[in-house]
Amino acid sequence: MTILKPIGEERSLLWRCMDLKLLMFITSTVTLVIGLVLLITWQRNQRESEIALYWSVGFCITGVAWAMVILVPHPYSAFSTVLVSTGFLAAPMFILAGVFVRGGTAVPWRLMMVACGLCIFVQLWYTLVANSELVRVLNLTVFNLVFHLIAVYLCLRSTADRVGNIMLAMGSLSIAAVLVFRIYLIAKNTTGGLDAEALVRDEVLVFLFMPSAMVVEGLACLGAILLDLIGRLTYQASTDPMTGCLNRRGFEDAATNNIAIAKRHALPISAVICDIDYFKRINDHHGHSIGDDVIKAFAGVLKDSARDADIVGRMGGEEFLILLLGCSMNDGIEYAERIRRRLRDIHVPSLSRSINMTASFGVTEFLVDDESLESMFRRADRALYRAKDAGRDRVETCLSIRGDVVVPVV
Ligand SMILES: Nc1nc2c(ncn2[C@@H]2O[C@H](COP(=O)(O)OP(=O)(O)OP(=O)(O)O)[C@@H](O)[C@H]2O)c(=O)[nH]1
Repeated sequence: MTILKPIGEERSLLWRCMDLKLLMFITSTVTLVIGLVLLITWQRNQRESEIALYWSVGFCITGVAWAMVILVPHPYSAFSTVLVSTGFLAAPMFILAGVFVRGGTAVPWRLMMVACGLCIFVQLWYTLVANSELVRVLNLTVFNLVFHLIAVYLCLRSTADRVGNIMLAMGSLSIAAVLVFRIYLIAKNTTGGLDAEALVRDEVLVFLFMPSAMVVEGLACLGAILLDLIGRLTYQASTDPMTGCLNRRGFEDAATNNIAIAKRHALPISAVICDIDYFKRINDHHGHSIGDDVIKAFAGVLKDSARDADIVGRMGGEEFLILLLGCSMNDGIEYAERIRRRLRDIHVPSLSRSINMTASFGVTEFLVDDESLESMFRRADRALYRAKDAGRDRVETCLSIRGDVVVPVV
């Protein structure tokens, strides 16, 4: 195989090429800047974004590796081969790790380390024993390519956060394209005898594309982190941290959307408001922390009993509101009764004894006369007061506050 032949004299020609060093310097600087920007993103984000740290480490180490290629004397010693190779394997490995973490999968570190170890072994072999610079470069390029292609595959396979994943896939793909181009050039210039002049000329091409590919990949990483951040902030702004239910604001937004859908498709929609009975006593007897556990257990029952299309919101304290899409008032009553019965089986542990709870429910349905959510929620509230007045642990309904004849939407 011609590709296994050592380059010998031509190797020094490659390293005397100033253009190549200048391009490597640009790549090194671009990569380091991206790494530092990612590091700042991680720091600013109260160190929450583990992914930003992975990518930052990846880019910073690659930047240093490019700098080492310029600074380390050639031909490489065993030590510099390990240093440079580790540097060039770190970026794809950390980028891949970030993609794994982002997709919610554990990083197969052991497997990745074994792959890197294998690559470095081949690197050493071809540097010191076989004396083939070309195969060394080819080996590193192929390993890099494999890591990037796995990253592309993982991003495209993931169904969550399509935009962020497509951006990441494009980033990894741009580097993969440069690496494939490099393999093609090496193959072209070595089959049928080594053409060292052409090899040097073509390497310049590779290093011309590399900084742009690094920028695309860096921007993709930053974009994905930004999307994650926006997603997390939106989630925090609309979610009650204690129960994981929607908070008042999140509930109102979701409810407005659901009402619009129900109106468009002429679907019935019912609202259930519920409140734990004598909750103040639980707080007074067992303390606020146990009170919190009771609220969490109550919210758990509400969420488990709802379908995906339903929305469950905590309106404050121990009061919750549930909007049931496609459900008439009878369905709403059934849902409330189901929860009321399930609460009997819930026991919240406390220091003295386990706590049981009951709750009261008010149910209503969205009516043709309802101009806004407000009027429906007022009726549900009225029904809840009736349930409380009638002795609690019961479900009451209200279709009209004034006792008029009312027409449900469907
Ligand atoms: N532990 C805990 N208590 C809360 C929280 N939010 C509000 N509370 C308390 O919940 C209690 C609500 O009491 P009330 O509104 O009088 O209701 P209640 O005792 O359940 O009486 P009824 O609803 O009439 O059966 C108050 O003591 C609030 O301080 C919370 O997040 N955690």
